[in-house]
Amino acid sequence: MEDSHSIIVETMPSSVVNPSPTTVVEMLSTMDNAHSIDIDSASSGPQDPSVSKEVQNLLQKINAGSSALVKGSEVGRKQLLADATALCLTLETPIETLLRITWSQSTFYAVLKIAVDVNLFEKLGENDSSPKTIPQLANLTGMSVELMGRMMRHLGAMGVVLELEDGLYAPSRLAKNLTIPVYRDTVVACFDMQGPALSNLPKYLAQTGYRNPENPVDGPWQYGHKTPLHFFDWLVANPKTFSAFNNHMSAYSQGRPSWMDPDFYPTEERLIKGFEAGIDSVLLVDQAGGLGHDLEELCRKLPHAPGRLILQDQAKVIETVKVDLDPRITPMAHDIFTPQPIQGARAYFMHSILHDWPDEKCRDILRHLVTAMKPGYSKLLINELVIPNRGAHPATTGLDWLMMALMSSSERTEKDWTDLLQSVGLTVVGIWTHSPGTESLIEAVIPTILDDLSVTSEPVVP
Ligand SMILES: C[S@@+](CC[C@H](N)C(=O)[O-])C[C@H]1O[C@@H](n2cnc3c(N)ncnc32)[C@H](O)[C@@H]1O
Repeated sequence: MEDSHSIIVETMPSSVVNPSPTTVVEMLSTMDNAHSIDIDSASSGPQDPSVSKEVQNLLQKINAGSSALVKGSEVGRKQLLADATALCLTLETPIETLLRITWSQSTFYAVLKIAVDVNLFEKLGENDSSPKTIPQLANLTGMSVELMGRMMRHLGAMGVVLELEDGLYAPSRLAKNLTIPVYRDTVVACFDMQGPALSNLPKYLAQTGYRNPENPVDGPWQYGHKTPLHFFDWLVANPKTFSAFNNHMSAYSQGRPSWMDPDFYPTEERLIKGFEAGIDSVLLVDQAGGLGHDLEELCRKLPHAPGRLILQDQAKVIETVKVDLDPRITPMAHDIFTPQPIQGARAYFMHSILHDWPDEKCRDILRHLVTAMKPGYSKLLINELVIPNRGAHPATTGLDWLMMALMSSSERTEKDWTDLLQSVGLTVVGIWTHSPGTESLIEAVIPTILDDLSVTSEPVVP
């Protein structure tokens, strides 16, 4: 382990590494913080007996858990990933962790966005992904050779491209996926939306006395982006980012367990059974359903499901819905803050909608649905994250902070959900959760004496 002084000197500019006698005095007087930390102990690594024991424990857990992959268990895979991440953190020294966050990852995000902007991954994939040199890639993308070299070295260091011998590069699995529009647009949309909002968030919170942001039209988003517009109105005014955002929303669920999977929410028993068939009967209204990917999935996974399916969203989104949607799906422009035109459907579904809005706005949205719901028949299905009080997944807590930065809203705990729904006269019948870090399915109804409210909120874990 390096000693504390060598660590400090390594991070100093060269003028300070060989200081004159006066600068040494000045330097020491400004180094109070560094001296007050016992860097030797703070930097302890795997050689430290307690750390080494932790590493051994984690390695054992990883070994034991690896059979989960063979069995194809999603919960097991998630646990393996959590243990492997914990192993990396345990192996890293504090400064390695900090440099990873502040140097490697912060720049990686920008470099990834630049790579997507110049279509690097499409170019890497040309000619059956045959390995390519830096000058070739520079030529294909219009970048200078020097800049391309710096970009490929960082992407190689971060594992996004494969560095072969003789200065040749090939795409990794992620690089190949980054040629798929919904994945590449995840980088585009998130970078453009998050950048100004997140980088100004510390300043915003300091200036507002560290209050929880709750105003969606005067919050961190408006402060960071220097705009009076709500996040969604800003998107409508910025069509390129809006289109990328819609693609990002389609990508968001890729490869994740879905509420309509057989081992998640019992659709047959709780949604389809009891459906009242009629000429125009609606099985499910997907309110603010984006481009309709959830309903298309439902058509694929539940081909025998009866009734009509209604896809609603803002007019601007509905205009861009593809024409060859499944014929059972009817697209319809609808503003969630106005009365719901479809009355008495079997279910009203919302995926990642209520987390966009603070409680007061959610109550406005929910009241319109309660008015449309038929007591004893209609169900409200909410597909959202439910944050556990302890052991929350970092994707969940990270999204909670993003919701704050973008919309002054939040992810919710089980109690938050129950309280919110109760406040508009709805009762939570059950909460189904598949695996950590993924969205749950919350079922709520207008309570009647005939309802079976006996379903518990025990997670259904395969
Ligand atoms: C986070 S996205 C979720 C989309 C979709 N449910 C999904 O899970 O992919 C939020 C959606 O709310 C829609 N939206 C925002 N404000 C709306 C409004 N006032 N009325 C209807 N839809 C709205 C947006 O256009 C966007 O499609």
